[in-house]
Amino acid sequence: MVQATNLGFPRIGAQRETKKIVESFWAGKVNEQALDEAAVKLRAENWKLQKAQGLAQIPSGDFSFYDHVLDHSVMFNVIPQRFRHLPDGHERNFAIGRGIQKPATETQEKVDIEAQEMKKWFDTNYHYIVPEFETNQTFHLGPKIKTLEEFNEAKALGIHTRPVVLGPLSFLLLGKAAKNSVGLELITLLPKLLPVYEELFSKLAQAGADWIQVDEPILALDLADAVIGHFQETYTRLTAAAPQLKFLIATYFGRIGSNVSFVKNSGVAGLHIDLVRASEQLEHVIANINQTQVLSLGLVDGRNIWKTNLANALKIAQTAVASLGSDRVFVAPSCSLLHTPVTLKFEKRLASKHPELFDWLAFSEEKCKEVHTLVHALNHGAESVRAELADNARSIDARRTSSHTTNSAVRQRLEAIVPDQLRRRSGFSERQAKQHQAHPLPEFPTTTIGSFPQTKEIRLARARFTKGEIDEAAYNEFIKKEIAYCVSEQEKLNIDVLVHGEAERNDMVAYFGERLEGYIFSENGWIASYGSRCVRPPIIFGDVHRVKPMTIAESVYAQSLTSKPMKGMLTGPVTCLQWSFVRDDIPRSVVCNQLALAIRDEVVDLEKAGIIHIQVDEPAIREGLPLRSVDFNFYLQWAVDAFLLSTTGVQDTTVIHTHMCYSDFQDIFQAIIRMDADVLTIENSKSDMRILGAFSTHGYTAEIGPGVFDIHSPRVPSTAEMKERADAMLKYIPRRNLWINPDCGLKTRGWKEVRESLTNMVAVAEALRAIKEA
Ligand code: MET
Ligand SMILES: [Zn+2]
Repeated sequence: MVQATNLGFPRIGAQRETKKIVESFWAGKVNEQALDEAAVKLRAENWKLQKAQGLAQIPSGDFSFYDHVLDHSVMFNVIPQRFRHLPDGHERNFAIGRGIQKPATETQEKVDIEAQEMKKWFDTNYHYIVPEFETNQTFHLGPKIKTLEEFNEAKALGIHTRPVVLGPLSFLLLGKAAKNSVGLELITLLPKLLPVYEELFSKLAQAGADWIQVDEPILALDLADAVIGHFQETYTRLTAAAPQLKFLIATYFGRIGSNVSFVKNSGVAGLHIDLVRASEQLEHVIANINQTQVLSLGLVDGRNIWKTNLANALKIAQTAVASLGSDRVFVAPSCSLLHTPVTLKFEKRLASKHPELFDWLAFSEEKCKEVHTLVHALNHGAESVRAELADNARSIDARRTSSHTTNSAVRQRLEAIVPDQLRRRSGFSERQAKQHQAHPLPEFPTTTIGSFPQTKEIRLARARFTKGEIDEAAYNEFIKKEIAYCVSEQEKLNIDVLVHGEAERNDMVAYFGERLEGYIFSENGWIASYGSRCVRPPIIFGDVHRVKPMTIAESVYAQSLTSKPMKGMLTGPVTCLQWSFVRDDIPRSVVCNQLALAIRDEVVDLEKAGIIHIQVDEPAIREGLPLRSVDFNFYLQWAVDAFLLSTTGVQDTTVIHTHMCYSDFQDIFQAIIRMDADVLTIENSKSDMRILGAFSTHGYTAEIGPGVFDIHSPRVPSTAEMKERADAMLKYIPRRNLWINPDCGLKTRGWKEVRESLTNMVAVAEALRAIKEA
C-alpha cells in the first residue's frame, strides 16, 4: 500500500499562537511553564489535524519555538562559549537566537552577549541560526532530548509519529567555525558527532519509533565527491547502529542529481525527493535506488499555495508505483509545510470577495488532504475519490482558462522593452562626480535602511482603519504625524540622509502588492520568517501593473519637513517576486519584469517629485539564486535585468540606492556590480567582515554602507564597537565611498533602543570625520 506522509507541519499555529506566547515570554508576561503548555497544545492539534486529513506517517520533532537548527545545536550541546554560563533552558536558547542584554543588578553582573549568526534557509525566506563549532567541540545529548520528548508526547496521545531530525552532514556543513576556531574544517568533527546521533536514534528506537526522517537538504546542492563519500560512510554506520529503525533521507528544494549515488548501498530504507521543483528527476532516482528502498514522492508543492493538479500528480505517482510497487511508494508534500500557511479555514474574506480565486488555493491543511486523495486513488483506484478528483480538475481548468489572469496592455509593454531601458545614462564614476557636486553630503554619510519602529500605536491605527473604525482621512492624518515624528527624531539624531520611516507599510512587499493590480491577499496566510517573526506573502495570481503612484505622497510630505535629503523607499521587483506566492502558470522572469515596469514608473515619479535619493530594496535577490551553480547565470541574468529595468529611468544626478541583507553575497558579486546602484547598503555586522574583502577584490567601486550594527537584536551597540567595525571596513573601502548605517530596517525594534543605537552610530561617523585622511 502507498502511504500518505508529511515532512513537517507549520509550527506557528493557525492563529500564530507560537509567536504570541513566545513574545509574551520575552516580555516577562508568562513563565516557562505557560510556554511549554502552549506548545504541547499546539503540537497535539497539529498531529490530530494531520491524522484527520488521512496521513499515515505524521512528523514529530518538527516543532520549534525559534528555529529547528538552533534546537539541534542545543540538543547536541553545540552551545558557543559565550552562552555557556547561562542556565540551560528557554531563556538561554532564545539568547542564542536573539542575543541578550541585561543591566547589572545588585546580585548579578551585566549581561551583554551577541546573537549567533542567522542565515537564509536555502532559497527560502526562512532564516536559521547558524551552528557555531569550535576546534575542540564536544557533542553530547543534554537532559532534554527534544526529538525524543516530542515523539513520546505524540505517543501518549495515541499517535504514532515519524521523528524528524536534521541529518549530521547538513547540521555540520550548514554551520560555521566559531571565532576562536578559525580554519576549522567542519567535516573533521563528523566522527565526534556521529556517536551522539547514534545515541539519539537508539533512544528513539527504544521508545518505539520505526521510521525516522533524516533531513539532508544539502543534497540539493553541488557537493564534492568527498562529501558524498561521507554520506556513504555516515549512513552505513548510522543504519547499522540502529537496525530497528527505517531511515528516510529527505531532500527538497531541488534535484538530488548525482548526489544520489550514495543512497543505494547506504542502508537507508527510503529517500524523499522534491518532484515539484524537479519533476524530471524521477526516472534517474528510480534507477539509482536499490530493490528494497522506498521512494517518497514530493508531489504537493510545499512552497506555494496553489491547488495541486491532482491528475498530473497522479500520473507521476502511477509511474513510480508501476516500477517500484505500491509498498515502495510514499506520497508527500515536496518539502516541510513550514513554508506554507496553516489553513484556508479562516480566509473568510477571500472566500466571499474572490470566490473564483479562493477556489484555486490550498494551504497546509488542504495540502495534507491532497496527499491523502492521491494516495487513496493509488491504493483504491481513481474511482474511489472520483468526486475529489473531478472537483480538482474543474478548479484547475477554471484557473487555466480564467480571463482574470491576463492583461493585454501589460503583455504588450513587456514585448516592447528595449536594451536602453536597462542602462543608466552614464557610468558610475561620472554619475558619482555629478551627484557629489549637485547634492554634497558630509564624509561618511549616515542613513538608515528605511523603516523605523512599527509601534503598537501604528499597528493599532492600521487595524482600526482596516476594520473601518476610523476613516481614510483620519488614518492618513495619523500616518502624517508618525512621519513627522520620525523625521524630527532623525534630525535630532543628526542623520544625513533621512527616511520617512515606513509607518504606513504593514510589510515591504504587501504594501506594494496592495497598490498593484494582479495581487490578492490572505487574512491569515502567515509563514515563519525568523524567530517569532512571521510574514504573510501576498499572492500574485494575474498580470501585475501599476494603476497609480504608490509612495509619492508620503515621500513628498516627508521631504517638505526637512532640508536634508529624504530618501524614497521602494521594494525591488525581485524581492516583490521572491516574497510573494507567485502564480505558477507563467515563468517567474515574466512576472518579475511586470513588477519591474511598475516600480520603474514609481522611481521616475519620485524623481519628478524632487526626491533625489531613491532606494530600491532587493534583500531577496540572493535568496532567489538557484541551488545548483549551473543554474545561476540564467537566474541572475533576468533578475538583474529586472532590477535595472526598475531603476535606470532616472537622471545621472539621482542617487539610486539598493539594500540587501542576511545572505551570502559571495556567489553574486558580479551580479551586484551589474546592478549598477550608486549606493549599496548591506548586512554585515554578523558576518565578521568576510564579505568586504571580497567586495574589494571583485572590483566593486560604487558607494557602500556595510551595516555597523545588527537590528535583529534588541542589544544597543556601543560607539566603540561600531567604530571598530567601521575602521575594519576602511581597510577595504575608500573613505569617499563608505556610508554608515545599520544592517537593515528598524521596524522590529523599539524607539528607545533605536535612539540609543543611532546616537552611537552617528558618533561613529563624527569620529571618523575628525580623523582626516593621511
Ligand atoms: C528586509 S530589508 C528591509 C528594507 C526596508 N526598507 C526596511 O527598512 O524595513
Ligand atoms: Zn534588510
